[in-house]
Amino acid sequence: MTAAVFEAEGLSKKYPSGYALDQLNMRIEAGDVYGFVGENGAGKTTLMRMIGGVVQPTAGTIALFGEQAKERLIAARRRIGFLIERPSLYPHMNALENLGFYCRIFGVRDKGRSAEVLRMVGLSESGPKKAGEYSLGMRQRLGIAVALLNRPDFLVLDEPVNGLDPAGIVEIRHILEQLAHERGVTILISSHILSELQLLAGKYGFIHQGRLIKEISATELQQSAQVMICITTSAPAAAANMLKQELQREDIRINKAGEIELPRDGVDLEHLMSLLVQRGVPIDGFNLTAPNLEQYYMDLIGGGGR
Ligand SMILES: Nc1ncnc2c1ncn2[C@@H]1O[C@H](COP(=O)(O)OP(=O)(O)OP(=O)(O)O)[C@@H](O)[C@H]1O
Repeated sequence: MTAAVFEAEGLSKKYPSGYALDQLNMRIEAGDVYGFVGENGAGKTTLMRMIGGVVQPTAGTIALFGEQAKERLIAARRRIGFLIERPSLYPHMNALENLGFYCRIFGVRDKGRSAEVLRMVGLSESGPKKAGEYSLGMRQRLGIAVALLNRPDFLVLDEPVNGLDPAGIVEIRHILEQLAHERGVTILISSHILSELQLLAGKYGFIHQGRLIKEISATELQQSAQVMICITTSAPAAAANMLKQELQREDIRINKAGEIELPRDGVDLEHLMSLLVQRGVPIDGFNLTAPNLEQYYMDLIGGGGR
C-alpha cells in the first residue's frame, strides 16, 4: 500500500480545559479532497496546526507522506501549503511584497511565482494597496496565494472561504478544483458552509469533541438518503390524499415547508405529473432533492430531522 499523504494514529491533545483531540485516527490518501466537518471547538484547527508542526501532540503519532521521524517530518512539511485561521500578513506591505517575503521564508525562488499565484486568486489588480487596507475577502485570497507559493502537493485550508462574498467563494472553489483535478493536489479543507464543501470534497470526515466520529465518500453521501420528490401547491392536504389513493402509497407526507414529499423510488414521474394536472392541482413548484451534507451532519450529531 502506498503511503498516505497524512496519517494520524491515536492522536490526542490535552489542554487544561480538556481534550481538543481525543485518540483520533485518520488517513488522507494522495489526490483526496477531504472535507473536515465539525462544530466550533471540535478540534479541526488543532489537527491542522499539528500537521503544520506548531502544536505538539500529547499522545499518538502523525505521518506526512509516510514520514514520521522528526527531521523527515520537517522536510515533508515543505511540500504542504497552509492557510490556518487568519493569514499572517504584513499590513504595511502590498500583495507582491508579502509574497516576496514568504518566498524568502519558504526558500522559494520567486521568478514570477508571486505574480502567478496572485493571478490564480484574482488579486493581480491589487497593485500598491497595503494588506492592512484589505477587505476580509482580499486577505483570505492573499492567504491562499501564500499557501500556493511552494507549489504544494498537499494543501491544508482552515475555513478558506471565510469572509468571501458568493462570487469569491465560487472563484476559490474553481481554483481548488483545478489544483485537485489538474495537478493532483491533495486537499484538507474545513468549512462551516457545508453546501460549499459538498460541491468540492470527495470525502468527508466528521469530528465531534476531538474524535473522528464518521468518514464517508461523496458517493456514500449520495446513497445515504432517498431522493425525494417535493411538490409545492396551495392545496397540499387534498392533493396528498388524492396521490395516496391513486398511487396506493402510504409514504406521501407534507413536510415542514408545507410541500408534498414522497420518495422518488418507484414513481413514474410522467404519471405523477399527469395525475396532478388531471385533478386540477395547482403546482407552484416541483423538484427532486438530493441527499445533502448539512442534513447528513445534523442527523449524525442528532441535531434535527427534516
Ligand atoms: N492554545 C489553546 N489553549 C487551550 N485550549 C485550546 C487551545 N487551542 C484550542 N483549544 C481548545 O481546544 C478545543 C478545540 O479547538 P479548535 O480550535 O481545534 O476547534 P475547531 O474545530 O477548529 O473550532 P472552530 O470551528 O471554532 O475553528 C476547543 O475547546 C478550544 O477551546
